Amino acid sequence: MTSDDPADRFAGRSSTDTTDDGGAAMADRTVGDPTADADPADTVIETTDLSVYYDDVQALDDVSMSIPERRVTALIGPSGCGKSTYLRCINRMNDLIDAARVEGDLSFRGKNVYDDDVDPVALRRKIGMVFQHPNPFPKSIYDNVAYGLRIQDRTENLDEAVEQALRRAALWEEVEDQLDASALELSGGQQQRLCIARAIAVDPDVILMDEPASALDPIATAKIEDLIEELAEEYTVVIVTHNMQQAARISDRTAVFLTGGELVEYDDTDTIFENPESQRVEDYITGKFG
Ligand SMILES: Nc1ncnc2c1ncn2[C@@H]1O[C@H](COP(=O)(O)OP(=O)(O)OP(=O)(O)O)[C@@H](O)[C@H]1O
Repeated sequence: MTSDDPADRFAGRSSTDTTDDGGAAMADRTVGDPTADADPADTVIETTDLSVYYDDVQALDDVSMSIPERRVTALIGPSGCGKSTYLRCINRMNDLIDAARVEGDLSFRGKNVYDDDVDPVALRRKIGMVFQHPNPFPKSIYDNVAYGLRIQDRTENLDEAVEQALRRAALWEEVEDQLDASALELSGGQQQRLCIARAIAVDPDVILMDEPASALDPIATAKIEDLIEELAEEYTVVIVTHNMQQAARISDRTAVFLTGGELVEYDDTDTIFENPESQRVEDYITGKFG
C-alpha cells in the first residue's frame, strides 16, 4: 500500500518506520507553546536543539520550535542573528555552503531531514523557496512555471498546471496574453510573483521566503503580502523579514531571534507585538536596538 504521508515522498521510506505523531511528542520541549491554538498534530516542521556553525562561527544556538501547518510563521531579529540560516536548514540549502555544520534535529512531518536516506533535491520539491531578489530564469513566463514539472516528467496537462500556478500567484490576469514573453521583461514585483508561481507549480507542502518583498516598491510589496496571506490557506509559509510591520500584518506566529543565533521568544504574533514576555524582545520591537 502506498503511503499518503508527504514525508515518504522525499525519504523513500515505508509508512511504518517513523512515528506518526507529526512531531507532537517533542512539542513540550519548544519555546513557548507553539500549538496553543492548534492541534499539535498540525505541526509540520519541528526543530529540536538546532545549532549551526560556519567553521568556528556559531550562527544558531540550540533552537527549538514547531511550525504549524497552513499558517504564516515570521522570523524576525537584527542582522546576523541567524534567520536566513534557520530558513535554509529547513530545506537543506545550507548543504550548499561548505563551511556550514548542522547539529540537532529538524523534522518535516516527523522525519529528520538530515537523515542519511533523505534526498535533498526531493525534499526541496516539498519545501520550496523564494529569495530576496526575484530570480526568474532567462526563459519565457510559461517555461519558468513549467520548469519544475518538466524536470519531473509531469507534463500531462501542463498548460492547465501553468495556468493554475499563475492564478494562485495572483499573476495570471497580468500575463495570460504574453506567456511566451521573456520573464525578464516583467516588473520586479511581477517577477517575484512569477518565482512564487514557479515554486508552487510543483505542489510543495511548505514555502520558505527570505525577505521576499525587500527589493520591491510599496505597491508590489502590498501585493506580495496579500498573496502570502492567501497562500497560507493552502501551504505552510515561513518568512524571514526585516520589516516588523510586515511580520505583524501577515503572520500568525512570530519567532524573535537575537544576536548569537538565540531564539528568544516564539508565540502568536499578537502576543509578540502587544505583550512580549522578554524585555529584550520588547526593546527590539520598540526599536531600542537592532
Ligand atoms: N555562507 C556563510 N559563511 C560564513 N558565515 C556565514 C554564512 N552565512 C551566514 N554566516 C554568518 O552566520 C551568522 C548568521 O547569518 P544569517 O545570514 O543567518 O543571519 P540573518 O539574521 O539572516 O541576517 P540578515 O538579516 O542580515 O540577512 C552571521 O554571523 C553571518 O555572518
